[in-house]
Parts: sequence; C-alpha cells; structure tokens
Amino acid sequence: MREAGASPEAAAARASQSEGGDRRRHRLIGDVHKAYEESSRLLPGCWIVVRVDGRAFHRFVEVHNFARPHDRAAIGLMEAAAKAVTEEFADIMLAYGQSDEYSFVFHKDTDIYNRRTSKFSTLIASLFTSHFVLKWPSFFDTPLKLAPSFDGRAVCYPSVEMVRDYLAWRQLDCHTNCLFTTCYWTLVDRGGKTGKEADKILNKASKGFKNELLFSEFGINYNDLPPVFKRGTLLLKRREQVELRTKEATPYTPAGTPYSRTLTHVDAFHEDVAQGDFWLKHCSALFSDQTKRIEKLETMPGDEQAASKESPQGGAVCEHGPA
Ligand SMILES: Nc1nc2c(ncn2[C@@H]2O[C@H](COP(=O)(O)OP(=O)(O)OP(=O)(O)O)[C@@H](O)[C@H]2O)c(=O)[nH]1
Ligand SMILES: [Mg+2]
Repeated sequence: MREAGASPEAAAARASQSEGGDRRRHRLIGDVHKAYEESSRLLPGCWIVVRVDGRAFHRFVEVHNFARPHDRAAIGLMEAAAKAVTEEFADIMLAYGQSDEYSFVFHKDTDIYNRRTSKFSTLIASLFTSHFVLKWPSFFDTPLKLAPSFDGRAVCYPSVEMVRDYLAWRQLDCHTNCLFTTCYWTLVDRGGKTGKEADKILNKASKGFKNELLFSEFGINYNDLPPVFKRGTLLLKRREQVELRTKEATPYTPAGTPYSRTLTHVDAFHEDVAQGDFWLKHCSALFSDQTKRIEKLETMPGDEQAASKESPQGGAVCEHGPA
C-alpha cells in the first residue's frame, strides 16, 4: 500500500532500498553460518577412494531372507547399483565390491565439487542407495520391507601402489569372510550345530583347518566355489572411440578425419586384483598419467547441446560440476 503523501517513485526507491537491505542481511547471516560449516577437502593429486557400506545389513539380509552365506540376486543388485554410479561419474576409474560394500576410485586429478570431502561421501552413498532401491524389483520378486541405507567415507591415497594395496586388502577381507561364513553356515545348516557351537569351532581356527573341515566333513572344495564369492567384483571402465554416423554419411572434421565420440563400457571381473598380470593387463592403463579424466567429446557442428545432455554411458560426459 502506498504511504499518504509519498510519490510513487519515492515509495518504490524506499521499497527497493529495504529489499537491498534484506538481501544484504540475508547474505551476512549466511556468511556467519557458513563459517561454522566444516569445509575439509580431499588432498590434491591423490587418488580418492569412496567406500559405501550397508548399515546393519545382518538384519537386512535376515528380513529379506537372503540365501546364505551368498545370495546371487543380492550380488547382482549390488553390482548393478555400483555400475550405475560408475557410469554417472566420468572421473570414477574403477569400483570394487563384496558383501555389503563397494569402493569407488576417482582419478587423482578430479576437481568435481572442489574435492569437498562431505560431497564425495554423501553423494556416492545416497546415489548408490537410490540405485539399490530402484533396481530392487529387477532382482527380487518380494517387495522391500526395510529402507536400506549405506554409509560412505572418502579416503585419499598418494600413489597407485597404495590404491592397489587397498584393493588387495578389501579382496583379502572378501576371501577371509567367504571361508569363514561358508564354514559357519555349513556347520549350522548341514552339520546341525548351533550358531554358538559353530563359532566355538571356528574361533581362532586356521585357514588350513577351515579348508580341511569343509572338504573332509562335507565334501566341499573351497577352491571350487564361484570366483565372485571368493574374490568379489571388480568393475573397470573402458572407453571406446567410435565414429559418428548420420543416416546419410559419416561426417568429417575440417581436417578430414571422421567425427567421433567416446562410449564408456563398464566390465565386471572376478580376478585376483593384486596379481601382476591382471593388474598390468587391465588396470595399469587406467592409472597412467596420460589417462584423461574426462574425455572431451568431439561433437558435430551444432550438436553441442545434444551431446551435453547425453548420459556418460552414451557419451562419457560428466554433468556434475563443482557445486
Ligand atoms: N546371507 C547373506 N548375508 C550377506 C550377504 N552379503 C552380505 N551379507 C551380510 O551382511 C553383513 C555385512 O557385514 P557388516 O557390514 O560388517 O555388518 P553390518 O550388519 O552391515 O554392520 P554395519 O556395517 O556396522 O552397520 C554380514 O552380516 C554378511 O553376512 C549375502 O549375500 N547373503
Ligand atoms: Mg555393513
């Protein structure tokens, strides 16, 4: 409402001054509160590993009646969720998962989210959880009864060797758990032992003893177990350069070479990660200094907008920029 006697111009100027004042006050309050926010950043030049881990999964697997000790559908669902996360971020080079956890390795030079630690851990954990829920019906006939949740942590490693050691450590964990849980559930389900009795037998038992127990009492050769149970799943990104084609012809750049785009594939392996041959053949190139973080798309003239909307799977474009 206009004040009595004030000209419309003066009233408008006063209103705009007070709006400006409000905005300034708002910004000031924001600055004060932001000063309290923790803003830790992941060290520059280091490989970033984000590991997500299911919260209270021992209960989740019970409620959803997972096969024990390994449920094929659950393993498939975890892999599908991890693949979706890996495809969404161009800077994720590989991922490794077993049981209720997955680790994602980001390129050392990534600058997404200004390397803010909390952005990495929270976004990857929530994205993984969303895909886990979205894809659940593709793997299970029964509906979800509990809300799954995954925590996330981000860790920096200064060298490729440390990343490789990290992966070997998680894989060793997988092996150890696989042997233990296979023995435990075989003793309970086939040996008629209670959980407590099985625990007592296996507590502090050596690897050799567990192998022998499985073989001599139950005819199970641990080595014959599926590799995915013993070694988990390694997801490796592979980029492929393909020529762009239209219905009419292959378009050429002014230099005379065909326009091309990068397709991203994510391949699954169940190999010994730390083994020299496998590492050299499949992983070392991903860690080479020459590997570009984000492949720059060569687009057709006028195609820039379309390309920027494409999923990374179709064009290796990362839509996530610094927040
Ligand atoms: N039966 C069955 N259990 C599984 C499978 N995959 C993972 N688990 C269980 O998931 C749990 C994962 O271990 P943890 O992460 O240490 O346990 P957690 O209950 O999730 O506890 P927090 O991570 O500390 O919240 C173990 O109890 C595993 O036995 C599966 O395929 N089948
Ligand atoms: Mg867990």
